[in-house]
Amino acid sequence: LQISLAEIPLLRSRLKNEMANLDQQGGGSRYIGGSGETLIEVQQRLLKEREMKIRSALEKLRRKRHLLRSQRKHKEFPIASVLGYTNCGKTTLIKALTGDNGLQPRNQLFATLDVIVHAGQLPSHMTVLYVDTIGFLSQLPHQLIDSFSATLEDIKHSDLLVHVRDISHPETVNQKVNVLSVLKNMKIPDRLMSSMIEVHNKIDLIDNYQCPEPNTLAISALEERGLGELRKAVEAEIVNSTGKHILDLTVDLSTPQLSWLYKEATVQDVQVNADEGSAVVKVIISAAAYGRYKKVFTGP
Ligand SMILES: Nc1nc2c(ncn2[C@@H]2O[C@H](COP(=O)(O)OP(=O)(O)OP(=O)(O)O)[C@@H](O)[C@H]2O)c(=O)[nH]1
Ligand SMILES: [Mg+2]
Repeated sequence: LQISLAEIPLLRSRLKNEMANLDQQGGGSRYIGGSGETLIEVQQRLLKEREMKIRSALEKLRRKRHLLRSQRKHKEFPIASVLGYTNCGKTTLIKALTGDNGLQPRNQLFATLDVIVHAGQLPSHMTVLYVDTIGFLSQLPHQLIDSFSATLEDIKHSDLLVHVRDISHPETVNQKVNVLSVLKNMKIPDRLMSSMIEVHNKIDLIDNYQCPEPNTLAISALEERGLGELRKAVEAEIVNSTGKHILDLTVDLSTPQLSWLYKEATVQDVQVNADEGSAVVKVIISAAAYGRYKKVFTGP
């Protein structure tokens, strides 16, 4: 499938060339065998069959993503979807952020055509799930654009979008425009569009790269440069979008406060002060849970 997707634009241009050739020959024996189909008709039929195959693969992918969404409901992990053009470095970046060696970045079109989810740690030890997505492609046949968008549908359910750009690519500016226009057509919720993190990848290929745009991060996924800053930015946006807070709470160890926090929030760190019988607890807690905590333990 990977090959066939990448092949389509190629086949198209080949088809065009052959049509031009045939025209030059000026008619004549254009019919093949007894089928009554011209060469071009045969080729167009083959192309169509190929597109059908890709379409069904995209559909399968879409169903899988659906499954992923329903499975996730049971878990509390925030999701960051990583998107961008094919070959821009999405898989490499996720691999670098999560230390997952099972991921295979490849220098070819559509290296990633499956749902891939990997867990990564943020600076405060919060866990985030990075979702790898199918790469954008400029010459995607018109008929496939909808199916392509459909496989991306699920990014609407993430907590954060990370847009990766290959800034060493000659078409990088057009690519960004295309990505934004596809997202716009998909009616991605405003909160996701405005919190989207734009990452300029492959800065190792450019001498002294300076981000020309504000609110963007320059990184090299390959050389693992700029990842600390990126993790911080991801955490800040996730905390923002999920309505969770990272707090240092002082608890009295003679009360059930600490066990309450273990149950209702995510305890990151506990510093016990034995002399005072207290502890400072770093927690990630939703606004609602913190409200309950205050109600239960700090009285009226
Ligand atoms: N020089 C350089 N190359 C990179 C960097 N990041 C990724 N690459 C290379 O770019 C190629 C594509 O990387 P992938 O991570 O597979 O790209 P992708 O965005 O996942 O591509 P698709 O899965 O096809 O959508 C690989 O050869 C990577 O090694 C980088 O920061 N610098
Ligand atoms: Mg990939």
